[in-house]
Amino acid sequence: MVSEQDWNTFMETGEVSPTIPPIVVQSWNYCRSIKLNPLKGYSQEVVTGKAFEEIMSHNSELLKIAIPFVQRLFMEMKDFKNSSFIGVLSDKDGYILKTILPAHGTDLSHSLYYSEGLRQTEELIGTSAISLVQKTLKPLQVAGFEHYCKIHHNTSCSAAPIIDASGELVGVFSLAGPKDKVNSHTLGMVIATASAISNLMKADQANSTLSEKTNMYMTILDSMNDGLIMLNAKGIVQYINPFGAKTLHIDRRKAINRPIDSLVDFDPIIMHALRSGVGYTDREFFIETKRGTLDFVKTAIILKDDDGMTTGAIDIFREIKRVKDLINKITGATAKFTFDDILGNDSALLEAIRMAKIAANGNANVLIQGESGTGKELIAQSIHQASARHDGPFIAINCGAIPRNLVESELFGYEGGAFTGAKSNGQAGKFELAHGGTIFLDEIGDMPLEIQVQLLRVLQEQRIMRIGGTRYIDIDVRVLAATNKDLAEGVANGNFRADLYYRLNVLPITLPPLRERHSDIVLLINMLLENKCQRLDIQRKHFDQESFDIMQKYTWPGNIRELENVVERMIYTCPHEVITKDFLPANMKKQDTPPPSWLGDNMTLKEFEHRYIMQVYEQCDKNISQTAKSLNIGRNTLYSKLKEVDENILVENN
Ligand SMILES: Nc1ncnc2c1ncn2[C@@H]1O[C@H](COP(=O)(O)OP(=O)(O)OP(=O)(O)O)[C@@H](O)[C@H]1O
Repeated sequence: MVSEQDWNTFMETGEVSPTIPPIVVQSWNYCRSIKLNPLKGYSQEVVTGKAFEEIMSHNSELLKIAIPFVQRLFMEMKDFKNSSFIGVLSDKDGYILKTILPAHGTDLSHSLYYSEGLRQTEELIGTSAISLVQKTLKPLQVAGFEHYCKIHHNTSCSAAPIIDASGELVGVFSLAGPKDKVNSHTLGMVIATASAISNLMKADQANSTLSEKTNMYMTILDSMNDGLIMLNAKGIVQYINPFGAKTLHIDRRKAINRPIDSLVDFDPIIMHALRSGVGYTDREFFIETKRGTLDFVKTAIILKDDDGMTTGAIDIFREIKRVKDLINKITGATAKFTFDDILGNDSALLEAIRMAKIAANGNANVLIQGESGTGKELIAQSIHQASARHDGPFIAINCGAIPRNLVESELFGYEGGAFTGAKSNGQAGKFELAHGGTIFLDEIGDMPLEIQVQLLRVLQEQRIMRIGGTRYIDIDVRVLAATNKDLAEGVANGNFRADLYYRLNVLPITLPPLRERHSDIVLLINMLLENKCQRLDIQRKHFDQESFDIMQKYTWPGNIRELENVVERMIYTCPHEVITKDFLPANMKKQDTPPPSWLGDNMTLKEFEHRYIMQVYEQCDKNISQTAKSLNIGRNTLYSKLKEVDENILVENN
């Protein structure tokens, strides 16, 4: 116990008796070092009005938990009910937030020293239980003359820190009373109370973190575009998200706590997974219901406890239509060209466009014929875009480019494990993916005969069965076919089925080759130059007249695709604004070489040979070795051939 004498000696001389606890000595020395007046009063440190309201609101969490707890303590515990102690709750900065008086009140003059709004720190009021707890974060008691300021010499105070979930000091709880009433039991009560408040705060913080997280997860689940149901081990619905409820026509509010099989009019597949304890991922299911067939891609997650016992299941399902739309979106199964993209004024082309526009207005099958690169796919895309199906997918498939043994599965799909190499989940075919839209069967002439039979059946019945499947899938698909072969000839020699040919050839469209569209060549070249230079953001280039002439005379076996390539290549390879014939591909220039003047209509082969040999002989300056080399014949052969032309020729030369 520190005596008045101890205090006086320290204040006068700075000396301390060995009986004074070290923490008190440390604090006194500090107060002395900052020149704190031990005789000072209080009034100037009290915060009131708005400033105090702000402090209170900063500490609302602490107050919400601590006040009811401390009040109950004072009401229910005999020791406090009838004591002359007051409870003091202060924040981490030492501001007294709340004082709680015993039921019968107290005449303690010291209650003034614990007024709400007063700040207790070592710098302001010297050594005290509250100020030392702030500093040490440890529970402690300061009694009578241990206080640095005289004003506290009649009081004793026990205080303990209130710590939050992150280990930070949030406040101090203390009991203050007359100095002669102090005992270790009081400190024990204070420690127990502060630690109970700390625990409540931690639990409250954990709860609010948990409920924040739960809210976040619920918002995610509620806003998902996939159906999701959570079941307990007995198949009772614990949660169903709005999308799932809508898809299955379930009233979401009434679904909770009811068995899933009482909510739907079909045998819920998830129950099989729940019973077997085995889940699956992205498996396709066709579920027969009273409202029709539901096509789903489903995932089942089985929930298990630490002992491996099934505790529930999560059922996630997505309509196959959405999956297919997504596939089409990602793989770019959409048409981008329209009739506006088709360039040319050639009468045969305009007739083809006229027929295509008629086709776009109906739903009939169309056969588009034309050489490679004449724009068959361009026409097909334009028909789709101008048709009522333009919002649906446009799926193009090149029948000639798929290995023979895969054509069927590509077109019609397969069920899981239907053949070696098949994926275990099965796969939808192009016809299914094209549902609601258009399928473009390019190179139809290359389709194997056995698949032609199946295609004919699909066209007639508008439904498909996957390889290895047992059920028909209705499809609403418009077929546009194209070929660069003469299909009628294919029918005649047995390579193409006549019945399929007539089914497809309801509306025939024939595209003219570019070599027959002389007037369009210049127009196309100019348009392509314009577009490509613009796209590359370079200065517009031009062909000179000579190269134009060569291009117009060229036969364009690759049609417009070849023309596009040539123009693009010229733009890249010719550094000048005007593109001359030097930059044209060699094969085009060769074709441009004029026929020799000596070439006559009724020439015999012998005459042609003589003329040709003479031409090369002249070009090689009558040099025998060079001429023989150019003609790729031996010197002797050349001699005899030249002699045939003129007996004296060599004499003349030698
Ligand atoms: N009339 C046209 N106007 C503008 N561009 C065209 C025209 N016709 C074809 N094209 C272009 O030529 C290229 C080849 O066209 P497309 O692929 O439609 O030909 P295709 O006849 O289907 O060829 P293939 O038989 O080899 O598949 C494409 O880039 C296309 O945009």
